[in-house]
Amino acid sequence: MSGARIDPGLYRERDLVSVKRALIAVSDKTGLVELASALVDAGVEIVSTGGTSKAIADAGLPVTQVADVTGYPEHLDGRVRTLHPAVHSGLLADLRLEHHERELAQLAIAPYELVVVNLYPFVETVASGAEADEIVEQIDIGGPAMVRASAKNHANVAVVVSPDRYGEVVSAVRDGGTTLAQRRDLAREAFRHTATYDIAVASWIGSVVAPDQAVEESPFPAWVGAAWTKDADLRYGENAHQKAARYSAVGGRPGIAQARQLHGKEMSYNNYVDADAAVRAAYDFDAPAVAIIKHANPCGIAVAASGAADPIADAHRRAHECDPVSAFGGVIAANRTVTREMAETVSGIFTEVLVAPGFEPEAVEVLTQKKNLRLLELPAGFSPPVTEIRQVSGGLLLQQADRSFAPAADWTLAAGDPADEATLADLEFAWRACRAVKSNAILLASGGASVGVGMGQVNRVDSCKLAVERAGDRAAGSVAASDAFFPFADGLQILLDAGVTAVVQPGGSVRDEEVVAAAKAAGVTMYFTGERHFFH
Ligand SMILES: NC(=O)c1ncn([C@@H]2O[C@H](COP(=O)(O)O)[C@@H](O)[C@H]2O)c1NC=O
Repeated sequence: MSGARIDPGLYRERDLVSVKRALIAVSDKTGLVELASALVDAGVEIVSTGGTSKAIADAGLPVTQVADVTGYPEHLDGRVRTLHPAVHSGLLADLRLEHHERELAQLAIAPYELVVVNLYPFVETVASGAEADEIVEQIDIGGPAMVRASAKNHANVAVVVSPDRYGEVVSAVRDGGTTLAQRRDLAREAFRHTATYDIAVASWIGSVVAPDQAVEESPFPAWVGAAWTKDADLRYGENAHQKAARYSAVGGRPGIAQARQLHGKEMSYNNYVDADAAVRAAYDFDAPAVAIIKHANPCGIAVAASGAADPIADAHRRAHECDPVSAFGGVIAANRTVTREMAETVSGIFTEVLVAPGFEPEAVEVLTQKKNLRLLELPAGFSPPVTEIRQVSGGLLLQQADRSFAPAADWTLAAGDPADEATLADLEFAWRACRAVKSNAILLASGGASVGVGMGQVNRVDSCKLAVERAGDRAAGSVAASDAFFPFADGLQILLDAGVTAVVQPGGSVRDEEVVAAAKAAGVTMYFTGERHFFH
């Protein structure tokens, strides 16, 4: 049977609802006694569950046990307490309808005008590492049932799911009752609350208790639920005519969306996109590293030279040297605390955003003098996401983040002599750095720093030309990384002609033989990694 069809003419108008009876059942007892005391002062009768009623009674306030309303003791270890018509009919009766009023009176059930419920701490229990049976006991059943019932019946009942709203509700009760607008507002919050709660439960069941069959072959479940809450409207989106906002994933790992802004103008949509790309690039390295991003692509990326007195300042200086022209107005990410020395260099360069896990106080002092620079501090314990989500029309794509990395020891020498230690280190650096570059990516590096980057071209030849052009004189003697194989020898030839001494690439082209022959003819070392690092 679906919901009944009720003649619209039967509904009587109801705006202000004065509160005579409240049902309170809360796990989080923050502000409970103050709320109960204010309600009692306003002449409201309180009905409540075990622990909640005890807290109210302990404060010397009158309270009716829910068991006295239902005529049943709370039983099955509290699994059944409020799940009873004596409670739910009082929540669901639509008193705009005469026949509901009549039926309720016939059943001698009193209605509630206010319901205050917050749910068992399910998410917190999962996070504590508790055993499955303990977690299952924290799946609240009676609470969501009451919240949903009262939220459905917002024409008559005000439902409160957060202590943040107690003050406002108490004022309404004192002022004669809740308005329909208030009850609608509370109902919206209530349904979001139970929906978010159920997403957490469904995600846990689907990943821990009963993973989908397909999970044996795929790490991705057959159903994905997520909730996001709005943190802020942004001034505009990618362009001034597009509206935009920033959201946080409920229960998600903290990231750039939760970064604390220490200084500067409001972060824009593009600032966030670029800061995310910059952090992704810098955090791909264990060594102190800095990435400078423009339009989601690195125009400089470097690790600190070994033995550098101030490693992060050194990494920044060397990243900046890669392409100082493009670094103008860039977004910089460091994977270490920003030092005063780095701050002093950055303050001499027009920079949109500097994001880092921390800032020395002296660095903040220096950088806050730059009016237009935004300083972002990553949340404590930040680590890059392990799963990436991309919207496509009609759905989304999920993939594991590109975190795997074949070290040089696993590469195959395809041409030339084995590289010496320093060259191999540069090749490893270039190979890692090039996966921060949008495909087709060619990255030339020297001494742990990029010296020329060719990005986002629709053929590899153009990326090679761009990388060589950007590197200028520095191309000669540098090493090169290509995010995917060379389909022909033409792109590689551009690098060889520019004086590149060693190349790393996945290999696997049908014309590998031609490509290898070109490297051999130039006396250049070339390694195959066997893995590709496209980035779109
Ligand atoms: N079983 C029930 O009928 C039931 N009714 C209310 N609860 C929950 O019990 C909690 C309050 O319990 P107490 O007052 O004992 O601290 C609330 O989080 C409420 O959502 C229930 N618990 C779980 O399902």
